[in-house]
Amino acid sequence: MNTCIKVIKDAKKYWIYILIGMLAVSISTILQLYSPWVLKEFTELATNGDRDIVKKSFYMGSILLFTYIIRGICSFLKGYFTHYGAYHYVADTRKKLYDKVQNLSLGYFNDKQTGQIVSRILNDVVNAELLIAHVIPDLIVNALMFLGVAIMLFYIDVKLALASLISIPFLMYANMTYSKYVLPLWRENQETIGELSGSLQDNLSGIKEIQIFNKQEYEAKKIGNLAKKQTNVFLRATKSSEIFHPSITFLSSIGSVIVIIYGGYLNSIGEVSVADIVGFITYLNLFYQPINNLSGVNEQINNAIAGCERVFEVLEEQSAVKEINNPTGMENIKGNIELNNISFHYNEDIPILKHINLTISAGQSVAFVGTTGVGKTTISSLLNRFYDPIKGKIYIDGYDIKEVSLRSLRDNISMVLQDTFLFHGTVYDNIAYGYEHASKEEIERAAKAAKAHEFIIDLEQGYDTVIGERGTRLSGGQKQRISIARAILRDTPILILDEATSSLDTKTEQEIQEALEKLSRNRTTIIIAHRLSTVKKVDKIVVLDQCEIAEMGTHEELLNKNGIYAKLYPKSLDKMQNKHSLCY
Ligand SMILES: Nc1ncnc2c1ncn2[C@@H]1O[C@H](COP(=O)(O)OP(=O)(O)OP(=O)(O)O)[C@@H](O)[C@H]1O
Repeated sequence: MNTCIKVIKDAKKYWIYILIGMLAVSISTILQLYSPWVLKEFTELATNGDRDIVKKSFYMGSILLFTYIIRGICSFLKGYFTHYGAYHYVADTRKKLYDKVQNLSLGYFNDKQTGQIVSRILNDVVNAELLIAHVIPDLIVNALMFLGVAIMLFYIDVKLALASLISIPFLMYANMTYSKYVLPLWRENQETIGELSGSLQDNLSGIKEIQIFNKQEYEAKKIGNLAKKQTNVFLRATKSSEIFHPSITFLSSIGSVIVIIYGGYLNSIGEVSVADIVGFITYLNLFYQPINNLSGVNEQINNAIAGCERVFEVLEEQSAVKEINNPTGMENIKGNIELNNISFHYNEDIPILKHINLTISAGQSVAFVGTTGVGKTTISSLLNRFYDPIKGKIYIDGYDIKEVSLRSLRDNISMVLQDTFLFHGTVYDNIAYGYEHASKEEIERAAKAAKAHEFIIDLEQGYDTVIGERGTRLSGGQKQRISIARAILRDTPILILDEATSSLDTKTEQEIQEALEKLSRNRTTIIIAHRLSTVKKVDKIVVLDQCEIAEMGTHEELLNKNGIYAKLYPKSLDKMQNKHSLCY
């Protein structure tokens, strides 16, 4: 029930459309009560041999026609306006969900499949439409019908009306039992659909790996099992429904049987007329209809609630990285960075960084080096507040980064990552991503500085070439050069290069290296690199080991020290893969 109220409150903007729909459905339901009454009156005229039957039946028929016309109009109003409100609400909620998801900290995505999240935004949200455009109007129709018909039954004959109520408690009980038993089954059904969608999304993203490793058979079996699991859950839920519905029909027919037998008796002793019995039986069909429908509505409500709950679960998710109320903006940033006693872990029992203290002056270039998995990229993630440190504080130009808006923090930092993601769009669009107002000249200048211009003009339509989803039409090195051009264009005081030249051949790497050196001259640059030859010229090299800063200094100082760096350096020249380092 809470979920229904939440949806209704949330759809406030569309209440007017929903209300028009509800009003229409109410009028239509009340008018529906007129038809049995006409039948009863007509039977009375016929059985009494009324002389005015022609005039009176014309009058009743005209009113009946009028009610049918109004009911038709109401049906349109109900159908159109409830759907109008519901689908607009669905669109708004999809946007709200997407917006929520894209602002959650990266930690949220660690244990979620993309497909599961997509399924919530695409499928689960549709349940709000089910609730607004179907379940709520159905509830109103059924409640009004039940009440209206009950009044008419008691008006026609109290004894018959009481007799027809005998099966009501049994029907109610059956409905309650049903909803208690079936709700979890429908929830499970929604979950398995999400699971299936998640695996499909995963597999389609990794289709290349599936083919490389010849895992088609294995993956097809996995998807087949999930599909079967969903079918089984669905069938279990359906089986309960199919047992339930005939039982409900049986219980409601018992009421009709009682009325027929008892009505016949009352007629024989002159207590009710034939017209009353005809009217009564016609109304009686309408009377059990809402109770029978209740189970259908129940089923819909269960489905709708299960889906909407999954939507609110995401909407109410608390991001691990939160902005404070009224955060300040960072202005005129020079690029001084201070890591003050930083400790961090992803999982409590595996520490990644412990008590890191480091100061980087504006304009300095600093390289983080160390074995694979030692925590170099993690430091850059902390600077961007993709995660927050467990302990300690990070300052940029004296601003505690937890106290500034995420937008202004990220506006001051550019990143070139190991794994470059390009969006579906032109080369222009992709370079200007993050700096939409750039002119074509600025974009081309950035591309030239990133040594990307030459290959771009060789593309079919140069800068206007559409590069496909994930930039599949470009090589790894080309993608990385576009990513470097993006960073050059943004011109932020802080630049993070995380394995930025890893996909480039040695010659291009040398050329880009020069461009990057030029680029880093006026800004604080943090470089994360395995190939230590690329960090020889930086102002400071920070060697991470066992979760801590093990060594720090220039290339020469560290070589002379003959410590970890001195050991790593020749290995990196040989392009040897480093080993994983854990610290317990
Ligand atoms: N999102 C995450 N959830 C859990 N553990 C993670 C996550 N990201 C990284 N880790 C773990 O944290 C450790 C540090 O990872 P990080 O990416 O910072 O290392 P790195 O030094 O940059 O490695 P590489 O040189 O291979 O890029 C690794 O053991 C890694 O497995």
